[in-house]
Amino acid sequence: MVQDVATVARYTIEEVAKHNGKIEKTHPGGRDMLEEVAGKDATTKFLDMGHSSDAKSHLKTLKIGEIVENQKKDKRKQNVESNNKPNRSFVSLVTCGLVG
Ligand code: HEM
Repeated sequence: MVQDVATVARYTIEEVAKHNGKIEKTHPGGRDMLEEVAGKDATTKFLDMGHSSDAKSHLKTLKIGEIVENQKKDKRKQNVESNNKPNRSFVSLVTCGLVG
């Protein structure tokens, strides 16, 4: 894990890839959906699915960090922080793999 100046925990894709185990948690969209992306950057899939604000709030509680900037593939900036901080890329999907 790499700490940057903003003290946000940053994970490389290689670190995320170590957490590709089976998910023990429940998910309204099905466990398979999460297992498919465990150990990967799931940002695009999460965003494309059009999750509700409830889902985004829940995600906020699971977030442990972000993927290092130059390894982010999805350039969309999706704010899931309640305080509307600008420029916080939505990469929290690594949490799905890391908590599993
Ligand atoms: C930690 C990350 C995730 C959280 C917290 C989460 C949470 C949720 C929640 C709360 C719902 C219920 C519907 C809603 O409120 O939007 C849902 C539905 C769903 N999610 Fe996720 N989700 C996550 C990741 C993903 C990913 C990565 C995928 C796709 C690969 C996915 C696919 C789906 C699908 C297909 C549904 C069902 C939609 C429907 O039946 O209308 N989710 N998710």
